[in-house]
Amino acid sequence: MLEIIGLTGGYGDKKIVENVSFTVNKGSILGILGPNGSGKSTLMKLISGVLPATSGEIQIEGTSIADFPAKELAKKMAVLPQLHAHSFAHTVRETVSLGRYPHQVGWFSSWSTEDEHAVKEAMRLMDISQYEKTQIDRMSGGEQQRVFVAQALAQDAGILLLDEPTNHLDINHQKELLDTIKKQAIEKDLTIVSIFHDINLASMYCDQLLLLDQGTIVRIGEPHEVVREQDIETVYKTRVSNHPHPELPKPQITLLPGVQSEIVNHRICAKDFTVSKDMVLFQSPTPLKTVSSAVVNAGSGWFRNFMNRHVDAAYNVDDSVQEMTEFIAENGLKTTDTVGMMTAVQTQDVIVKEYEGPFGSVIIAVTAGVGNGVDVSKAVERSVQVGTINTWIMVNGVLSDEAFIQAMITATEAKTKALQERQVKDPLTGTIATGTSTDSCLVAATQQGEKLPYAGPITELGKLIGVGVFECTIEALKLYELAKAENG
Ligand SMILES: Nc1ncnc2c1ncn2[C@@H]1O[C@H](COP(=O)(O)OP(=O)(O)OP(=O)(O)O)[C@@H](O)[C@H]1O
Repeated sequence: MLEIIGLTGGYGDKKIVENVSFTVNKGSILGILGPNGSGKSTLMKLISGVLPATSGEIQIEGTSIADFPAKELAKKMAVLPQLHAHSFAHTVRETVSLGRYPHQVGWFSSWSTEDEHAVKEAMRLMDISQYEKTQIDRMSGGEQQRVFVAQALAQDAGILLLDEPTNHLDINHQKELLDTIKKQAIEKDLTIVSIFHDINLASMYCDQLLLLDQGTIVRIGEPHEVVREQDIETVYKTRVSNHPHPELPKPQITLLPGVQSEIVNHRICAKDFTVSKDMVLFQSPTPLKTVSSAVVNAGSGWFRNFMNRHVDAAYNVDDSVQEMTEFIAENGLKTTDTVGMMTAVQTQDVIVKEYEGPFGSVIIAVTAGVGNGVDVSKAVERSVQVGTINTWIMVNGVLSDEAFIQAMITATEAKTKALQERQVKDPLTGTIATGTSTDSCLVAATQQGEKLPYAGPITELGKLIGVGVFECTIEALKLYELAKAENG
């Protein structure tokens, strides 16, 4: 365990780090974040003892580092400095071997099998064994960085102090290096303190983060307690947006640029929809922020093209995502820029309507086929068949994340109400259907114009969605009933 108690220090009379205290347990990583010049490297120098502290104390397992002779301290604490003062005429092996100096005994020390093993293992972990005999001045910045990390690992110390270990590394080597360090921390019970410039990497790999500004701690805690929009914006003096990592409970941030390429203001309109027997297609001149349960490009993203494709009622392919992706490409659209849905309903029976509100307008597009109506409140064994209600809500306005979700809820409630109104039944239960087994919903917004933080049923936006989806679904159901009556 490493304990820093009220550490203060700097250069000459210049106080850089002031009253910093924290504890790092064995097997865990503490990441130090902060803008340029905030005192991160100075704090590291104070912890390693390279720079004497004005006041405060550094303890390893309860013993002050001042009580350890230099060589004993080097066995306990290895340092990866930001600038490497090593002789660049050394080979990789020689450089990594320098990490073993605290373990050498006597003047004519001999190289032990333990030393040999530690050097070989460190080179293996950093994936540099193949460069063993290469002189490091002939290596790239990233390869050199891995050599210096290997040197710190070869030291076999319980505490590792790393100053920007991912400096110069490409994304794969950043991941490899941090995976290795994390694994070492867990398997060898290491205590690791590391400076990071990349807030997202720090959030992913560190157990604790410390945000430093002008030499003092702004915040310390688990990543979710430190990677917060407000604090990051204040300390780094830049606009950021916080979002969840797709796989881990570790918050991530995205920079919001101060300068953007000029965005042409564009209002989307119902008349810009093209409808044929093959599809309903809407192509927006600017990308729309979209949330959907489509077949292709479901989830959230920014897209320009929106396709609701007609498929035969007997459509049945193993990989519908792949097949639909190919269909989009065959129709000359970029698959990375297109959201694609399917329906067995005649696409010419789509209802597209525009609704004006005080903030802007909403375009609703609905295709409805309810041969497989489902009463969601009844659990019945059933097979999946085509027969779908596809609902699109396209908004001229700026929707918040909440508004996207609320728009989906409001639209679903309005759709269910329309099914009730038309007395659409679940053929298996005989009760009123609430939807079909394959319904899709899409909410897209220009993100231009008025800010719309909410889309619940009593908001201006929610009212239009509620009335619009209800009306369009009713009309689409009438057309479906008519087509069914005509075709038998
Ligand atoms: N050797 C030195 N002598 C005097 N002042 C120094 C010295 N090294 C750093 N400083 C000053 O201390 C302050 C903090 O520097 P430090 O290197 O600790 O910041 P940092 O947070 O690591 O910055 P960066 O992100 O740019 O690496 C800076 O204002 C810097 O000018």
